[in-house]
Amino acid sequence: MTRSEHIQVPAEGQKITVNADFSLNVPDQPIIPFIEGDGTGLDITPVMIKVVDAAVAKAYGGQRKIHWMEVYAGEKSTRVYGPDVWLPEETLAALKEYVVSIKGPLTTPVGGGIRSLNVALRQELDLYVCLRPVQYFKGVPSPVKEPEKVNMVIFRENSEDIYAGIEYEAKSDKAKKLIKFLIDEMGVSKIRFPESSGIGIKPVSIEGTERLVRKAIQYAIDNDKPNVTLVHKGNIMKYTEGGFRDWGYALAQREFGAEPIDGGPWCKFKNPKTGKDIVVKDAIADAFLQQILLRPAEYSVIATLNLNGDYISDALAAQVGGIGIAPGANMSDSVACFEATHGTAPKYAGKDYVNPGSEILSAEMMLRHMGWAEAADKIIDSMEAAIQSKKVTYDFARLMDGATQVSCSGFGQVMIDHM
Ligand SMILES: NC(=O)C1=CN([C@@H]2O[C@H](COP(=O)(O)OP(=O)(O)OC[C@H]3O[C@@H](n4cnc5c(N)ncnc54)[C@H](OP(=O)(O)O)[C@@H]3O)[C@@H](O)[C@H]2O)C=CC1
Ligand SMILES: O=C(O)CCC(=O)C(=O)O
Ligand SMILES: [Mg+2]
Repeated sequence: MTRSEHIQVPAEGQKITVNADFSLNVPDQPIIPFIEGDGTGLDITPVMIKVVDAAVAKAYGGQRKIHWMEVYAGEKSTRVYGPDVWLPEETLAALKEYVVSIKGPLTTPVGGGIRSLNVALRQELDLYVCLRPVQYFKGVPSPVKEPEKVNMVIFRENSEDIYAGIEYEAKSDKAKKLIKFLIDEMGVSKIRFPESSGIGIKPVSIEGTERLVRKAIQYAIDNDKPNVTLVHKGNIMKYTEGGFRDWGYALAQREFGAEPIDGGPWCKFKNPKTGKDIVVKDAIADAFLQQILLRPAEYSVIATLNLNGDYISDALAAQVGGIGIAPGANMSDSVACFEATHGTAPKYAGKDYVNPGSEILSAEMMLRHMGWAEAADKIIDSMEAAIQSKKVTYDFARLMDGATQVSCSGFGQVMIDHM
């Protein structure tokens, strides 16, 4: 980095770089930026780093090593940079320049206050895919009878929808102006209480939909998945969520050669790598939420809009034992920032209590993305072994017979002991 105000660039280590075809050049000693996160970020991030360092050391015997570089966002940023600096420019610049990074959760107040820093970061870096795999680990207590049938990968559109933040407070001048425009100029007559409505706008584009659905279908091809489901509420929101569905199907036909099944709209094509059928189908979001409980085995790759993806992520995570082990990644074609599905769980902050599993598994995704599969495998194997040993954090312990409850850092140590 050319200049930095508060970021200490490690004395050793090199940057990961990106080739023209978006493949990565990963040095043996990469510098990886991390954001500690608010709330329980304080607890889980140091544990994640310790577990990852142990996995890398075990896998490569000192030949490879990550040099961690702390960058700031959220409450810690306001302490380091000043009271109003929540997401410093140099943090965004570092996440872009160093290509691969990981972050803890960041708090967003409900109602007033700052807008989401998580969303801002995704939008600023155009990390348009939110990738959240949901799979079952043997031995994890689950509220459903057959959690092993859940094996889905969510592709959540991460750059538009109501997360664009175009909304105006009830009775503000801007809300009044927009509502007046809608009534006077657009012939809108169905705003039930125009004098006291807050109002929001939901942009959903062809480009935004296509780039997300393209990634989801390509993932199904590369990972030998049987189907891709477009999840939407297009019966009600015809030109946004309905558009998402129609543009998704059109892309599957135009770019992947999918042919309609029985006159459509479902369609299918042969996976060019395996010769097997990949079915592209759709589901309306409310029905989908009951289908994933009742018939989870029928769904593998999910492509959906931003808000639906947010809801679906937590709901599916619960089916395999909760958001204590729900990892994720925010990705553009070149830059990736990994993060857990859960938030800052403020009531547990600083208590060394919560499950660090989601952030550790996010790091596992990061290692695999870097091509460090041996270290990633060590994390999966030791996570499985730790769960089998029944030495687990409170979230699993409260549902598991014969479990020994351990702390957040204690669980990290159990994983390391099993490497
Ligand atoms: N990407 C991000 O940075 C995200 C940030 N947020 C933000 O986080 C803040 C808090 O949000 P909230 O709605 O409470 O959601 P959280 O995900 O923070 O917490 C909800 C519940 O999930 C469980 N949980 C969360 N983290 C863990 C963990 N590591 N291990 C085990 N269980 C866990 C706890 O359940 P129990 O009570 O049963 O123990 C917790 O009470 C908000 O400001 C929100 O905007 C939210 C989501 C993502
Ligand atoms: O930005 C936030 O505070 C919440 C984000 C969120 O819930 C998510 O990305 O899953
Ligand atoms: Mg969420």
